[in-house]
Amino acid sequence: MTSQWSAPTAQGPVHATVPVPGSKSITNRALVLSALASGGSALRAPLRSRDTTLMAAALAALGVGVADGPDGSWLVSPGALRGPADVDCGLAGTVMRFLPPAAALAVGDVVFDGDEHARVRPMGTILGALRALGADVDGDALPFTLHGKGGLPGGEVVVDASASSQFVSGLLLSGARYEGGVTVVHRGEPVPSSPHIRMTVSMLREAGVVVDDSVADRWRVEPGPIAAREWRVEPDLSNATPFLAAAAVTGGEVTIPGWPATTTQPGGAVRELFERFGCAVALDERGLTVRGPERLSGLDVDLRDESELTPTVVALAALADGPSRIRGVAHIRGHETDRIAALAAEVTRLGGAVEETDDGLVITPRPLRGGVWRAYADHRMATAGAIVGLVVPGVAVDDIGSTTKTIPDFPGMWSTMLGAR
Ligand SMILES: O=C(O)C1=C[C@@H](OP(=O)(O)O)[C@@H](O)[C@H](O)C1
Ligand SMILES: C=C(OP(=O)(O)O)C(=O)O
Repeated sequence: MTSQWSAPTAQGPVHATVPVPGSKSITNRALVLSALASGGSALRAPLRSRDTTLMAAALAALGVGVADGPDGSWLVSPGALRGPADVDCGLAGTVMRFLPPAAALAVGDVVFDGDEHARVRPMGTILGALRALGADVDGDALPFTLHGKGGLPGGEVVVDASASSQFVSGLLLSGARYEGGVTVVHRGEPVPSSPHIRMTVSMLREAGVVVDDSVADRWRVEPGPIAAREWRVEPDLSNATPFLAAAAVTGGEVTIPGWPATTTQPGGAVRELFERFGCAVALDERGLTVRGPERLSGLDVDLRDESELTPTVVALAALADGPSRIRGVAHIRGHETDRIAALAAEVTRLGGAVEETDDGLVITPRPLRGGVWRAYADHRMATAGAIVGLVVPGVAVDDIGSTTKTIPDFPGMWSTMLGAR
């Protein structure tokens, strides 16, 4: 169901403190690692949104116990994985790429499907890799069926992960449970979103798994147990960026409490990005605070490592004083939608000038007018429309419900932020 939403226009500089829910990427990794662990685990402050509840439901369908604990935590009790099971991936890259390598450990058939937009997201690399490692899987895209044999020989596999880092992360997350572990070698154009692979490696090590990532584009996971543990989930720093952008575009000040001093999330690059737009950024005991300038500067930036931030960056660039260029994100044509085409189309429809390039976008700011901003079922397209709507009267986002993919109540958080003084 889609839901059109009139984006509120800010009545002045936005001043607010905005707590943001847990990280999608950390929550879904912690769920998979807990499901494959040797005992019961707890996730504290997990994200509970569409992507993570789909992951929890998929694990439950495979025989894992996922129960509600105190204060919104999740308690995970591993069980022998078994089919037959149906897995709904929704539009979640982390479900469609992290779960098949785990489902290969199940006995029985596991059928994967997802939203219409999910059926065109790249999957061939990871399904081909699983076949090379000994799995029996039909198809190269959603929907597909994995005929689980209760385990996998594992070993070395060569992949081209230039379309998504999630191909590598997915194989590594389950690899310790394969008889021979797993060695993933990447050959091709550079792997995008590499902080997310470092997040995978770091969480595997926290769970006692031996990982060698000392050679570029090669990851070795030794076979062995995955330790049960308590996972504390950081706030989602990428989902913090629309709120920080509200300060940037209105000359206001927004603080995100609980911002980690160090992090493997690519949102860690947020500080530098906002500074380059001309904002003042401070990290102190209150959290991360962004103060907006009188006018935003344009920038020339390679977002390969932080590609999921592109929609926020394009919204800011469209409202800046000078032109911007975004490079290094060719693969985001395979995200929730073709984000390069979608961003160019929506900014252009409101009167902006945007050119698509092979690996990104060139944005020349022009005065924008109101109109419908299409989300293409993509949560970050929707939040980009909300940012533009803060300073351009009459913007309506056609499907604000798409934000539930990673934020349970984005419209509520947005109006609370605007109501704060
Ligand atoms: O592993 C993860 O949690 C993610 C990896 C990235 O995917 P790509 O490598 O496909 O960009 C990122 O964009 C996505 O939002 C989350
Ligand atoms: C690319 C994204 O999501 P997914 O995990 O579905 O790939 C994203 O959240 O920007």
